Amino acid sequence: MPLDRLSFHGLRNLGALEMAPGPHINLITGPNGSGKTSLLEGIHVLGMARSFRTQKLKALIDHDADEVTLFGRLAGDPPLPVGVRRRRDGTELELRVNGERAARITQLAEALPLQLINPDAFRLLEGSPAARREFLDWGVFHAEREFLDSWKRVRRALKHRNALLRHDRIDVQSIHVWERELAHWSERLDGLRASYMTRFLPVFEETLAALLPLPDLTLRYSRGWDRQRALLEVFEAGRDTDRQMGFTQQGPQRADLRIRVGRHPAVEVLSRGQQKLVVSAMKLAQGRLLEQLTGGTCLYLIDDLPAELDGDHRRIFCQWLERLNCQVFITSVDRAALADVWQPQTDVVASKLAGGRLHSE
Ligand SMILES: Nc1ncnc2c1ncn2[C@@H]1O[C@H](COP(=O)(O)OP(=O)(O)OP(=O)(O)O)[C@@H](O)[C@H]1O
Repeated sequence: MPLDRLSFHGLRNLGALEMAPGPHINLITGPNGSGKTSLLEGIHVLGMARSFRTQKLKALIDHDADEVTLFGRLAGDPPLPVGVRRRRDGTELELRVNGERAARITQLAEALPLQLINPDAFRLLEGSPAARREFLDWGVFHAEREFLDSWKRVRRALKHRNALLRHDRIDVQSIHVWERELAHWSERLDGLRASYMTRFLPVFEETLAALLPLPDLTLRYSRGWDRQRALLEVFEAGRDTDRQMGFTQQGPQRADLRIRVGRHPAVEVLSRGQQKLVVSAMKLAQGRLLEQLTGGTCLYLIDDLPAELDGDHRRIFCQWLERLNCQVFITSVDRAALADVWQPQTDVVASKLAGGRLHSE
């Protein structure tokens, strides 16, 4: 469901911002520092309860305000309101879904699945496996009802095993109990991830071929432990070395996506622009798959679309965004950077940010 209303108060330099976004492409332009990224950041917080550029939500609060309140309404019958509030003097984040206090961030995520593509997108290839696991788990979370429970059980069992490893003497009976629990739920989690990847790969390959043909690029799921062995055996055999390290070295907490061009890691051979297109293809493929599997749609936040892309790739990328049945927020300093290469076939709601206010264009 698209957002049909946004109301932000106390968000960085945006003051009081009201917006009635269109259901499809929303283009926001404005000079440097006008607040374009802040606007996307506000939407991101509504769906994920966290920013994409800072760990501390306090940094989002306007220096002259005591709190930031973000409100969005998802169109539907009935519409679904979602909200987030962070006070300067409080530590607790207040989340609201459908008028009620929400206890879990996943309630927001379920209501508002979103993907971000920004100039830092290449970090998905370059950064730590944690970023790629998060990417993978986003897809599995939205596709498989069972995912969240399995994931929480893995986290809990892992925490207990790691705590026992740090004792002076290993309590063999207790650690065995947690290893069995951990092995059971890890195999479940791995099964869900692997089956998601089987469905994801063809959609990704098709999307990538349209954005940037790279026939030698391969994307492979790595589960996080030696495939030849049952995980319980891996834990039992690895107790001594895990103890020396102080944590469990193998398991689904080490899963990764291996992205290569021929025999080389993609990040070592692709240009920044090519990396951005590969990551975009991954994120667009996840949105397309979400729609195929659940009928739901994903909202896209595209910050500084022209950055790193030449004219042809800007056009192809925009045409793909247009073809998706999704709500998209695109920011760009300059409208000409897109207008020169892309003549939209659908309605685009264009707004300009100036002096902390949005004006229709
Ligand atoms: N907590 C805050 N309170 C008030 N203003 C802030 C706060 N944090 C940042 N700012 C200001 O808000 C602006 C944030 O701009 P933002 O990054 O959203 O702009 P942008 O339009 O995306 O810029 P660019 O085109 O350069 O990426 C900056 O001018 C910054 O000085």
